[in-house]
Amino acid sequence: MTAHQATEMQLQLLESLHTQVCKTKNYSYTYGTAGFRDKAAVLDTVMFTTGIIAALRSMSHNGKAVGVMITASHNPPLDNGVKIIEPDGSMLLQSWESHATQLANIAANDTVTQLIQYINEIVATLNIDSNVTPSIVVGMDSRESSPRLMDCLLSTLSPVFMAKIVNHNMLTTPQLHFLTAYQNNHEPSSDDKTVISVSQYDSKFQTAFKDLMNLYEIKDFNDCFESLVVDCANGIGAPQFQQFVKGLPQCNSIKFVNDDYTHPDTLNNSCGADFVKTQQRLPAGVDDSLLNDNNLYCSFDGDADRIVFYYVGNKTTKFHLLDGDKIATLFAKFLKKLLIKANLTQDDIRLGIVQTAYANGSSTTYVLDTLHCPASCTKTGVKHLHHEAQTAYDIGIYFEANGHGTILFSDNFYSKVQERQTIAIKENDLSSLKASKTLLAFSKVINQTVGDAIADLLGVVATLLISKMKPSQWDNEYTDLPNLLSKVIVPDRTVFKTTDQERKLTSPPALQPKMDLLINKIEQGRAFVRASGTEDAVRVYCEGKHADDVKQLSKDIEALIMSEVN
Ligand SMILES: CC(=O)N[C@H]1[C@@H](OP(=O)(O)O)O[C@H](CO)[C@@H](O)[C@@H]1O
Ligand SMILES: [Mg+2]
Repeated sequence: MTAHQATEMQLQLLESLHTQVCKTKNYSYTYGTAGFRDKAAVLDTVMFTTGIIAALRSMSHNGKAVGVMITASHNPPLDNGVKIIEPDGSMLLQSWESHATQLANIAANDTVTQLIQYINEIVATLNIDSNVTPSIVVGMDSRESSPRLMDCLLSTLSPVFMAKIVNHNMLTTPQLHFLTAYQNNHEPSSDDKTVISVSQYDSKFQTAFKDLMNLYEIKDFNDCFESLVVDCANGIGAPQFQQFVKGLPQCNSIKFVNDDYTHPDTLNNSCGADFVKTQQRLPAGVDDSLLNDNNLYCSFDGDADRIVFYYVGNKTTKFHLLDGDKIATLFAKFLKKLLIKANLTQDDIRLGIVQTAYANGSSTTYVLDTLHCPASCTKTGVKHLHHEAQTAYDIGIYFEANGHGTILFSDNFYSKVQERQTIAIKENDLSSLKASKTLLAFSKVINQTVGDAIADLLGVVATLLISKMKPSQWDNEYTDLPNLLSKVIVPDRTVFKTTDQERKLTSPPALQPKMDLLINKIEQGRAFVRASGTEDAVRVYCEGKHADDVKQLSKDIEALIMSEVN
């Protein structure tokens, strides 16, 4: 039941809830790269309206379950945020982002009558059937503010919308994406008492990994590395992955660091994927007892939808980062080889990589010139990469350099590989048969709804073990160009506007030509500037052949920005 057909009593209810919940007033919210994100203290109002938007979105899908996750990922402990998940597990349709933003800003700045008016407008314009009962699936990360914000989010759902709610409490963002899709595909019949929980996620991915390991009779990690050390950023990924690996005998040698999610003030503090990627060094907690040239290391971010790997070479002195670009290229090389073995051509199955402008230039060159695969570049934010991977390729491998990504396999992929499998059986072509089986089994290890640290970890470990590849061999496929990513705080970041997938600035107008002069001075120079969608800052990315040039370029561009905006 929406306000459209609401009784006087329900309207009064919405009004009193609005007064009760929405303490943050005279405030402007923006839907950023990955939903709403801000200091947790000001998020009450936007949580209230996000509940309403999620209900309307579910009703517009005829009552299919829509997910809502409360998290601020890699941000500091005092931040929080919220994002909405479509019934198929993907991110909220972009046209709804503006409804979500407008409703939040009306709730923060206008009267409740205007709020109800806007809800009615959405219902009318999108032809939403008010009699549909919405279904909402919710979850949150381990931040201290999350339970309070969950209350704000849920406040209208039962009393005003009579929504069906499944509350998964604490879990990772990708687990919630998966379970939202799962719930819509497994609507239990009336006599089915199955409770949808994280155990469905666990068993699906555990089984997929075990099947793949059995196909190659792999019992442990020994062929490639000694231990896998997992840094969980002191976030929700820790308990979830610790529980998950209990079901996997191959993973006995995994060691955990930064796994104390019960102290949310330590979340992402000197650890986690974002710290390791941006600082290009080991996280806190990897002490001498864990340092070993033969180990492989990885870091999750705060909500476990990102992962980066690394290892230490040269008698533990040198840190080598294996980031999202390295993960994408590892997968591309592995899958391409399998396609060839299965007698499938690039015309049968189009395999491609999707990156953003933050991808290291060397990785793009390697994809194009060594792997001979197509590469696309999109704007920052996985929603853009996901869309391109889905529309341009049959095997769409997308990763942001920071480790957020996954692989999408099209219907054509499944039908062509099945076809090849049947032919291989008929012709008794065992090598081709095994390649087809591997392709199908591997696709099940991947979480195709969204980037997932746990599923990506399984994919990387399986790829290395099957290919008998050590971390250093993986790394040696190509060498990253020296690069620097920095932030500049400016009075108003919205004046920074870009074009060409964010690679060029159009505003402030004088900046790009001045930057080009600096970039052209250095060998293999490349740099771009854009406003962050998750932080109040402008990001500067620079790369070039020599590290010293890159440092200087970065400093010069930062100085240019400061002189331009002040
Ligand atoms: C350079 C960078 O790493 N940007 C990140 C960051 O977005 P910004 O819009 O740059 O703040 O957070 C996003 C959400 O997690 C992630 O998708 C993106 O890659
Ligand atoms: Mg995240």
